[in-house]
Amino acid sequence: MRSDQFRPPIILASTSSIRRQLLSRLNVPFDVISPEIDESPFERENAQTLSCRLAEQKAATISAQFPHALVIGSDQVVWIESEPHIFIGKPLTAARAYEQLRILSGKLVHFETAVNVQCQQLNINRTELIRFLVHFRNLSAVEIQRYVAFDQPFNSAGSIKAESLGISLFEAMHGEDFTALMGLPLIKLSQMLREVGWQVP
Ligand SMILES: Nc1nc2c(ncn2[C@@H]2O[C@H](COP(=O)(O)OP(=O)(O)OP(=O)(O)O)[C@@H](O)[C@H]2O)c(=O)[nH]1
Repeated sequence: MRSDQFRPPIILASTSSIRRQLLSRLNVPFDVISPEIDESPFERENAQTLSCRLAEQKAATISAQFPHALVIGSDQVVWIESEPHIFIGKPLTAARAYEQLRILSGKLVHFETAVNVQCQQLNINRTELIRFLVHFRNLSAVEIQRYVAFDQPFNSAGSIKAESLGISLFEAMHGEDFTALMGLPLIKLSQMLREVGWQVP
């Protein structure tokens, strides 16, 4: 669609303040509406399928109410290389953040981040999955305590704020888009928005 044609209003279907901050970096106008969905995995569902399904479901929930809008949904599923069917969510408390990081210490951890863009009126529905890998250092109990107290990563899957002090917990990281690790893959999302006629930048 040419960029001078009708461009649907954008809605971010999310409760995440980080996703809102990340989308703001693309300099496009958008509203935010929280999708209330059940994020429980299906029986034997793998991380990649779960992440894509939830991203689509979040966007679809809002798109059903606003069929003319371009709705963005995203989801991140975190899992440890050696235990692919155990998903690490948001800790929500200091105690659980401490417990999560004790488990992640020394491990190879996958961050699967899916983003869905859909607009019913324009018959658009696209999902992309961006993978990111973090090798955590062997963390001492004192380091974990100091980190949790400083960053308070209670609403971050895997109990890290990679853009903040969380980076000091890493041995190495591998991925094409650091913003995917934070929860919204902006390189791919920019491309998806351009393909539906938004000028980014
Ligand atoms: N600040 C920060 N947040 C992170 C990082 N990694 C993951 N997150 C956040 O962890 C959350 C992952 O949980 P999800 O279930 O995908 O999303 P949510 O927070 O429930 O928000 P919804 O979009 O409403 O589902 C997201 O809000 C991510 O932005 C990070 O490195 N830094």
